[in-house]
Amino acid sequence: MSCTVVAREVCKSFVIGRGSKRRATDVLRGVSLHVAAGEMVAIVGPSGSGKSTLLYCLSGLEAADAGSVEVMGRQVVGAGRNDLFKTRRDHVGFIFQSYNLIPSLTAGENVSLPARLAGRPLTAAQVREVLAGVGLEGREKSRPADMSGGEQQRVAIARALAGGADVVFADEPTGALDSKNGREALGLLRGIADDPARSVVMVTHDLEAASMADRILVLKDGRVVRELGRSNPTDILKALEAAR
Ligand SMILES: Nc1ncnc2c1ncn2[C@@H]1O[C@H](COP(=O)(O)OP(=O)(O)OP(=O)(O)O)[C@@H](O)[C@H]1O
Repeated sequence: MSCTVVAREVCKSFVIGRGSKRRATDVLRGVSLHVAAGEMVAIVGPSGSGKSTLLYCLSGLEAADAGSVEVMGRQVVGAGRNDLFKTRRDHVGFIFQSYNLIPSLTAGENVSLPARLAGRPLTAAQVREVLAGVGLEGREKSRPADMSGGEQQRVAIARALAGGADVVFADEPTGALDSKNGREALGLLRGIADDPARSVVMVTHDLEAASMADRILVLKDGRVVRELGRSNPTDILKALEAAR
C-alpha cells in the first residue's frame, strides 16, 4: 500500500497560563496513523481532544514536539524551514474552516496562487475550469468579500484542487456551511480522494461528513482510541459516545 502520510508517536504540548500558573498541557500523546493514497480519513472526537492540533502537526503548520510525520516520504517533524516550505508547497493543501482566502485577491488569483508559488502557473483557462468545477463558473474576478460563505469555501477547495496537492487537510470544512453547501463541499473533497494518487484528511464534528470517509479515527485526550472503516452516522455517534 502506498501511503501519503505516515505519523508515528506524535506528541505536542502547549504552555498555558502566566507566572506561577504557567504549566504545560499535553494535547497529543503519541498519535500514530497512516493515510493511504486514494483514501479519505476523518478524525472525530470530543471538543478539545486535539483534532485540529493533530491536523496542524501532520501538515507542518504546527511543529510537533516529538515523533515523526512523513508526507509523501518527506519528514515534517524537525525539518528546516526551507524543506518544510517545499514539502507544503509541493504536496500539501489545507482547507480552513474560516476559508483563509486573501481578501485583496480575486477568486481566480486566490485559486492560482499556490500553483504559481510551486512554479506551475495555471493558464486563465485552467483557473476558469477549476472554478467551474466547484460551481463557480465565471466568478474568477469576484473578490471574497462579494461572495457568500459557501462560495468562499468552494474557492478554498478549488485552490486546494488547483494546487495539485497530494494530500488535502481540511479542518471542519462544513463547519460554517448550511447543509446544502456542506454536502457540495464534501462531494468535492470526496472527489479529490477518489483520485487514486491523492488523499484527504478531514477533522469534523459533522457525522454525515465523517460517514463519507473510508476510515474514521476517534481521538480522545490526544490519543487515537478507536478506528472505524466506512460507517454510517449512527455507528460513528456510538463510537464517539463510547469515547466520551
Ligand atoms: N496555540 C495553543 N496554545 C495553547 N493551547 C492550545 C493551542 N492550540 C490548542 N490548544 C489547546 O489544545 C487543546 C486541543 O485543542 P484542539 O483545537 O486541537 O482540539 P479540537 O479537538 O480540535 O477541539 P474542537 O473540536 O473544540 O475544535 C485545547 O485544550 C486547546 O485549548
